[in-house]
Amino acid sequence: ITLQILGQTFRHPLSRFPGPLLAKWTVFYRAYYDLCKIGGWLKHLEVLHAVYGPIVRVGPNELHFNDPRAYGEIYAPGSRFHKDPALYSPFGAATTVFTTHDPHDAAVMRNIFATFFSRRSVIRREAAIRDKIVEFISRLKSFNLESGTAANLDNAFPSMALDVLTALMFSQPFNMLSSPAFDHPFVRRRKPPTLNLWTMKYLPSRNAPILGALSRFMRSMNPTAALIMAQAEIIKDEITSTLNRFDLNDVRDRIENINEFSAAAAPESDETDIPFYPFFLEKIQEPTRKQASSTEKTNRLNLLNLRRLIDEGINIRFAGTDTIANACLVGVKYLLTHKDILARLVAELDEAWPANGEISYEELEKLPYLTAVIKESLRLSHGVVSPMGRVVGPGDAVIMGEAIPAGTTIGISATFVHLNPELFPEPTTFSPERWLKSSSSVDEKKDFSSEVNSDKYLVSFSRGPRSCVGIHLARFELYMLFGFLFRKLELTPTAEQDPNSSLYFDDFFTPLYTDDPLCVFTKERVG
Ligand code: HEM
Repeated sequence: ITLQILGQTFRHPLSRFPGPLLAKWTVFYRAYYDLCKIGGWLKHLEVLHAVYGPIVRVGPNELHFNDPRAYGEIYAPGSRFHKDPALYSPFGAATTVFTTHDPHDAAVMRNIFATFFSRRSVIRREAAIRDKIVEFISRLKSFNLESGTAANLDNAFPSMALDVLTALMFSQPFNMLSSPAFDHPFVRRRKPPTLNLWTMKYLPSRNAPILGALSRFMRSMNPTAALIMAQAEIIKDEITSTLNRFDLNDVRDRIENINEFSAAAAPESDETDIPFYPFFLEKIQEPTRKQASSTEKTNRLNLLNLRRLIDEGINIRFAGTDTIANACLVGVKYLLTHKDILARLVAELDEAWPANGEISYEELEKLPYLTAVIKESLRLSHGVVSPMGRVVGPGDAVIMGEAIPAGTTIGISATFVHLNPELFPEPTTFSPERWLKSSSSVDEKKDFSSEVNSDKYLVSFSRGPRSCVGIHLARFELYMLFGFLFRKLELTPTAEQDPNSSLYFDDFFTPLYTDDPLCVFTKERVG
């Protein structure tokens, strides 16, 4: 659309990109799919790309790409694009590690997370994580043919993931595993409610005086928001009690040795029983004790308010639970319908893991077929399916050879990478073999094929400066879970499974819905 005033021609800088007329004018084009079609934006993006090509103008100031090569450019290492505040505002305080769009704040907080959830730190906490996985397996054993009760894995996996995460974050876990049928409301997988989280994206800010009251009322009507608030209350109590139990001076002494980047091997210390929250508080305050500019001190102290700490907890809770549970559910569903793949996995585990013996995470990581199964589960569960909007800047950028003006929001959903048939032939087929070096299913003549095995296009954890900071914990849990589950137990689904028809995602960040929950009877293979 071109505007002519006094002989001057004004053209919107994105006017050359194709897209539906309404989308060029208003964000409510997208709101219709988010809210009225209940998360239908992801499906609609496929239609838009089929009609308009690889780059579509999906909002007044927003472009969506569907070419996998754009992924590496948008979420590039060292990129200075920042997170789109409109997308992340429903997730609470603007200063948490997940929601902040300020690159400096993000770097400060990610550094703290990266230390606590580093590979080394996670391995040092192996016992705590393993205990939860063992508890999970032992709970599953009671769901057998003799008892006549099947375990609902749709809810069991988030129960396990939430307990692992909260065991590390607080002085005690949420104890979801003690719910008799894994049916605690916090973990129950449910179809998207009519009023979903995206409602908040289109509501006024909580801080606007009059409109804020309307916003709060709308939130109180939202069942998802009510569950989030219930968890926020527990997190608040946990933060307070955890902090009361820990003397930050003592925490400081004990964590001095766990800097991931310290050259010397860390001596044994009792730092592994320090939960995340005291660690986080101690680290956030560090520069206020050391020499730091007064602005930096003030900024750090602003990060300490309770509301913000609670939002931090809520965001980690969702980031570190549903993602893991989705990967487990997708992987296990497919394994139970592909007997040949399951047999190969079980054979590998049996050979590596002697009956009555133990196996470490580092040994499990070296198993090629288990690794391939995990990668394939991550690919088909996608991580985050919503296009994670990034705002171009400072300065213009070039993406896929196209000049994109500063201030434009750009993104590509991981599904457009993971389901690309050139990268992953027969993309909806669960095939761990595609990740094995000798795989014949990778067509060497295709453009991307040589890169497939290098993980470049496995983007479940995203890429670049805002990629997942929980990746080491996630990998640890997935190796342990898949290892323990299939070494220790035999699972028999109560009904025939057809993952392709019963699993579906919609644009709600990390959603996975199933028409029929996966219910299994278990039988012990080895003790
Ligand atoms: C299979 C498991 C997981 C997957 C697939 C996954 C995926 C992702 C993805 C795609 C992002 C980028 C989100 C965005 O840009 O908006 C992300 C960010 C994040 N993840 Fe994970 N995640 C997993 C597990 C975890 C765990 C266990 C934790 C716990 C610590 C965690 C904590 C976070 C945090 C705090 C962020 C925000 C980082 C930032 O914005 O700078 N994730 N994750």
